[in-house]
Order: sequence, then C-alpha cells, then structure tokens
Amino acid sequence: MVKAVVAGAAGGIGQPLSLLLKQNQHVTELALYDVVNSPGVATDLSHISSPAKVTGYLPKDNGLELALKGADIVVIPAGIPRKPGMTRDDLFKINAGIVKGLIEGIAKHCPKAYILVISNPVNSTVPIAAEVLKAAGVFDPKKLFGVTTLDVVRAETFVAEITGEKNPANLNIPVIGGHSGETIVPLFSQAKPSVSIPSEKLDALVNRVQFGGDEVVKAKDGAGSATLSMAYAGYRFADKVIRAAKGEKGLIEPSFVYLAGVEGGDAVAKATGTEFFSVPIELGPAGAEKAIDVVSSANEHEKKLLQACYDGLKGNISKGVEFAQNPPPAK
Ligand SMILES: NC(=O)c1ccc[n+]([C@@H]2O[C@H](COP(=O)([O-])OP(=O)(O)OC[C@H]3O[C@@H](n4cnc5c(N)ncnc54)[C@H](O)[C@@H]3O)[C@@H](O)[C@H]2O)c1
Ligand SMILES: O=C(O)C[C@H](O)C(=O)O
Repeated sequence: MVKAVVAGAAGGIGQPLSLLLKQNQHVTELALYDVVNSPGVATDLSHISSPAKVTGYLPKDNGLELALKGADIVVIPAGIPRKPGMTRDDLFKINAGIVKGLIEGIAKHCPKAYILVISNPVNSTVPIAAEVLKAAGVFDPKKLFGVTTLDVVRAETFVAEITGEKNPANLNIPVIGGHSGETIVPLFSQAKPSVSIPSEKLDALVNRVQFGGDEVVKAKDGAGSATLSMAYAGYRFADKVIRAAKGEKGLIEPSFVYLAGVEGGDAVAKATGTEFFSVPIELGPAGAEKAIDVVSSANEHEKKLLQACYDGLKGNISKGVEFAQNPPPAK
C-alpha cells in the first residue's frame, strides 16, 4: 500500500508526473493537490485501469489536509516556472512561500512521508523545507530530497550523443552539487561504464549539462520550462524511492540532501563546505541511507568546476534558511 501525493498536480510537470505515478503498480492511492484544476485531472486519470485510486483536491474544504493525510510520498512541482531571461533565483520570491506553505502542511499531516522537492530554485527551496520541518520538530533528513535527476538524465543523453551509446540510460554519470548553472557539476571521469570525451568537446558538454534548462526555456519561448523531461526524471526518482521503501536493494541516484543527517554525509560536507549538496544517494526503506563521496575523487578539471559550485551554492542555501527563519510579513 503506497499513498503518493503530487502537490502542483495540474501543472506542466504535475500532469505527466501524475500520469506516470498512476501506472506505478506499487501506488495504491494517488492524491492530486493544486490551487486549480486538480479535480478534473484526477477524474481524467481515474479512468486508467491501474491499481491506484485517484482523488483531486483544491485548497477549499481542507483540501491540503485531505490530500496529505496518510501519505507515504509527496512530490512537489508546485510553483511558477522560468521565462526567457530569468534565472531560477528569480523564482524565489513566489516559490519560496509556496514551498513553505506546502511543507507546513506536510509537517502537520504526514510528517513521516518522503518529500521530493522539484520546485525551483531547488538550491533554496530544499533548505526552506528543512528549516520548516526542523521548526515543527519533525525533520528527518533521510526523507527530504531535492530532485536533481533531470541533470543526470541530461548528462546521460548528451554524452550518448557524443559517444554513440545506443541507449543513453545505460550510462551512469554522477552529476553533483546543486540545480542551477555552475552549481551543477557533471563528473564524467566517474561515468560507468567509463566514457571518453574528446578534449575539444568537454567544455561545451559541461556547459550544456549546466545550462540544459535554458535550452528548453529558450525553445519554449515564454511558454515555460522543462515539463515532460522533468516528469520523466521526477518519476524515475520517485519510483526508486518507492522501490527502495519496498526493500529493493542497490538503488542509487544523486539527490540534493542535508548532509549532516545522512550516513557518509559528513565526509562530503567536509570536502564541500556546504550543508546541502547533491551526491549519489543509496536509497533504502529509511530513505537516504548513505551519501556516496564522489567529490574527493574528482579530477583536476572537475575540482575547478566544484570550486565555482561551492561559492554559488552557499549563497543559495543561506537565502533559503534566512527566508524560513525570518519570513517576510504576510501582505
Ligand atoms: N528540479 C528540477 O529539475 C525542475 C525541472 C523543471 C521545472 N522545475 C520547477 O518546477 C516548478 C513547476 O514547473 P511547471 O512547469 O510544472 O509549472 P506550471 O506553472 O505549469 O505548474 C505549476 C503548478 O503549481 C500550482 N501551484 C501554484 N501554487 C500552488 C500551491 N500553493 N499549492 C499547490 N499547487 C500550486 C499551479 O496552479 C500550477 O498548476 C517550477 O518552479 C519549475 O522551475 C524544476
Ligand atoms: O530551467 C528551469 O528553469 C527548469 C529546470 O530547473 C530545468 O533544469 O529544466
């Protein structure tokens, strides 16, 4: 029995992500929450002949509480997306408050659920979530994940275009750090199976992984950012969390976590000097069972990229913590 909740379920990511969760054979209940249109999306999905019972909720009539009660996993793609010319940090003003409100609901109604934060800027929204959970006395760092899987998916795809690998998903490439621009650091030297990137193509490849989001924002020309590839990536991560909860072993995926609360995280925090960081995480029934230190074995080129990552990331993290600890007065 698994109850999954999507918060922001009527959106560009929320709808295809909910569709993917609806076809997951482990999911027995799927609750869709949004400030608009979620009952319609739920009714539509409810006609699909898979096990999950689908329900849709709006904020009225205690909708958030009803959606969250009894949840095992909550995936959050709620919030506004970028338009051309915007950075992810430009979304902070609106999305920080949205994520804070949803996490307050989770702290109250399903504090033991795995929480997967997709809403940008992930580098700040995850620290906000941690602070809200801490203030409510229910923070379990093993269960809070910033979803950075899209960066991994992009790295697999873009590397395969260069190496000729027929199925990009066969590649395993750690992409670590945060989820914006230079805070995204692909470690091609640690790809499995190993990959050979011609040196004249390396800088452009790194840049494409770091700024892949901009490629989509530009192509969508004002109509938003990545939604379908994000739904795929968010589902890939959620499915692994669910399978690990069911006892499947050997499931590893990078995710942005609070290092001090995860086994192995202290070594990573010592190397990075940051409280939160995305590294490959071994998943298990408790959630993030182990953080794998791939930072120490980065090569010289990757170490330079990591330096730029740390600088950007620290500012993003403290911005989130500050917002959660001293929220601006409600208008
Ligand atoms: N982590 C990543 O890799 C990644 C990738 C792509 C997009 N994103 C982010 O995901 C977010 C959503 O993107 P999108 O394209 O789906 O946007 P969208 O505008 O299409 O959908 C967002 C949905 O959130 C809903 N919403 C707003 N406030 C809410 C609240 N308080 N409670 C519940 N729902 C609420 C909206 O009604 C809307 O349906 C953006 O912040 C975007 O930047 C993250
Ligand atoms: O680029 C964005 O704003 C959305 C997302 O973070 C992405 O990487 O595609």
